[in-house]
Amino acid sequence: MAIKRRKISVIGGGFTGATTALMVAQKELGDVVLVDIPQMENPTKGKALDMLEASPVQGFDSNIVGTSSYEDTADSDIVVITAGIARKPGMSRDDLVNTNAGIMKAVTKEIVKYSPDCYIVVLTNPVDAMTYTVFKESGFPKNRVIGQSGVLDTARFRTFVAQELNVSVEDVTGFVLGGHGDDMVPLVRYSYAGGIPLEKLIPAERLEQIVERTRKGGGEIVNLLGNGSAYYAPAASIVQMVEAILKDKKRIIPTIAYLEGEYGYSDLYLGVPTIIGGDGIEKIIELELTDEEKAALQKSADSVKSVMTVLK
Ligand SMILES: NC(=O)C1=CN([C@@H]2O[C@H](COP(=O)(O)OP(=O)(O)OC[C@H]3O[C@@H](n4cnc5c(N)ncnc54)[C@H](O)[C@@H]3O)[C@@H](O)[C@H]2O)C=CC1
Ligand SMILES: O=C([O-])CC(=O)C(=O)O
Repeated sequence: MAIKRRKISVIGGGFTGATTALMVAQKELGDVVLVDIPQMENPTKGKALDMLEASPVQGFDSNIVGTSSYEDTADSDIVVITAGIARKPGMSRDDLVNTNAGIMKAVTKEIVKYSPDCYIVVLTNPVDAMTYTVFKESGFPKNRVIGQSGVLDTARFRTFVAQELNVSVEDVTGFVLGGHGDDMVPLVRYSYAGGIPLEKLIPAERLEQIVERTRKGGGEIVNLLGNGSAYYAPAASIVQMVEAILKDKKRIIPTIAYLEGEYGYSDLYLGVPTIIGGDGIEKIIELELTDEEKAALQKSADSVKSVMTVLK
């Protein structure tokens, strides 16, 4: 039997969606379908065609189409949701909850109808609550509905640490627990540069400043852009998750996962370290936390829960 190319659909053809589509195609992870609302059909087709015309120059053979019809997404292996509104300066991610929850429900119905076996990766904010909404609406098992925040938050932390030490970003590891908000919990104790604990390389006070900048990393970009939020690093983060699933890489990355008792929480989507492979979230890794870390995680989980009460 002939081997078929993978199919990745990206719902929402705005800044994050279009950038994700291009990066997925550039890595030849599969063919890409970029979907937006009917009023945006022509611009979406235009973006897709423009990307496709970059393929001979860059030498990638992924097809990219723009559409407003979900029929074109049929039998996708992975569907990425970026549809919805983004925040502007002065807003919090939680201000987006009502509008974006409605959009999540509508797009999830269509995704499930045409790709009942797909894996869904959610980006739309407030992403912990939106991932929960998609999970409930889809009826999919928990391993097939995954939210993105930890790859991005960790990437920001790694960027700032690499700048501070003037070393390669590749040598800096870290990870961030909790919800994708200003209460997220960058775990300094589990972060390293070249295998050396960061606490041995950077004074505690300076590390705390880096943690604080990481927590507010999304807002820093929102304030600089003036009319929208980050999209290059968010798209790169989504692509890492898509690649981990399609190549069954079994990467240990922080993702937003459905908790059933892990870390003491239940019926909640929250950022935790996970193993991501060919079956989506294959495992949640539970770590021992100090009392201080537990309290920080509790604060972050409480913020996510308070957004969820609006939905319930
Ligand atoms: N989880 C994370 O780490 C991050 C989350 N985000 C979130 O991702 C979302 C998208 O951000 P951007 O791409 O910058 O926004 P954008 O405004 O550039 O694009 C959103 C697109 O969604 C489309 N859309 C709206 N309703 C739709 C529907 N029912 N079906 C299909 N498409 C629909 C819009 O027409 C628009 O083209 C926002 O909610 C933003 O806050 C952004 C960056 C990081
Ligand atoms: O800040 C925002 O609204 C977008 C986002 O989630 C991020 O860049 O971390």
